[in-house]
Amino acid sequence: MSMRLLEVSDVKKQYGSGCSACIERTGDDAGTNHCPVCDTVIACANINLTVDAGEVLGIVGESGSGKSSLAELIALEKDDEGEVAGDISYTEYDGNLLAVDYQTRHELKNTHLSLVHQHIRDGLELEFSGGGNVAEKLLSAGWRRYDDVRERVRSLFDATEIPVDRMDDPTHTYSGGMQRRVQIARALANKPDIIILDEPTAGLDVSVQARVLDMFRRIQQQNDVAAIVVSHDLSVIRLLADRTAVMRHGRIIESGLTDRIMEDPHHEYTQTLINSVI
Ligand SMILES: Nc1ncnc2c1ncn2[C@@H]1O[C@H](COP(=O)(O)OP(=O)(O)OP(=O)(O)O)[C@@H](O)[C@H]1O
Repeated sequence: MSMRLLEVSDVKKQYGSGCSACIERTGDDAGTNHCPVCDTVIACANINLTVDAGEVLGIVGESGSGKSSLAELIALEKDDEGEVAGDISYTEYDGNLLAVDYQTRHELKNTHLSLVHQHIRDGLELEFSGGGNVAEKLLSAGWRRYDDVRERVRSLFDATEIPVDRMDDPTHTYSGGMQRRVQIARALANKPDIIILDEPTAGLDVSVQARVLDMFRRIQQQNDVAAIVVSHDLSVIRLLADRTAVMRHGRIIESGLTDRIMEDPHHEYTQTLINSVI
């Protein structure tokens, strides 16, 4: 049996002060994530999911359905915006991830839970070299010897199929596909247990998208690293995810094995999503 890495229980994130009607007046049945009484946005609520070692969980849904808000909570990002409730337990930490202190957050993000941001500018310093962006992650985890850092960066460039001879060039001179690969190399640098990929194909040409996804799938399987892949694009989820959760108006409306969801979607919205890509 696989080892459980992460368990998200009854998690909620809202923008606004909230009122007693928020939960009832938002979600799939209500057809909105916006409370009509107090104007609060319930970005996600009643979220329950698990991730086991080595598996890939897909989170799919239209723009605004709450995917990034959920991904950021799991990746310990952006704790300063919105109000959060619920519990996220992680096998390497004794307590609720939603309540970690600054130091622990930093350590967990460096070595255990790695986010690949949707927007390249959020994840990389474009003025730094590509190698420097990856090395920075190693230095934050305590790597000190120059030769060791260079060697590790070189092997990560190799693994993510970035030309090693571009290692010292500024990242803004890289193509979009190469920048996405640098983000992935950086995310893998300290051998995390879980990588969270937020819209991995955003801003890439279709042919580049396919190559980046293939590369990620190969690396994910070789390293046996678990992943949460967030996308509005069902074909990305179909390619990468073992299990899938479908989000709408801030709620998970359907979840299960990706093959089952593709072949026998239960929720009307999931059926529409699938029909739109066939
Ligand atoms: N800082 C904020 N203040 C107020 N509302 C916000 C804020 N950030 C996000 N929201 C709202 O929360 C809801 C969920 O947003 P989120 O970005 O998580 O959705 P998403 O599914 O990831 O969409 P996208 O794919 O477009 O990023 C949306 O209604 C969004 O407008």
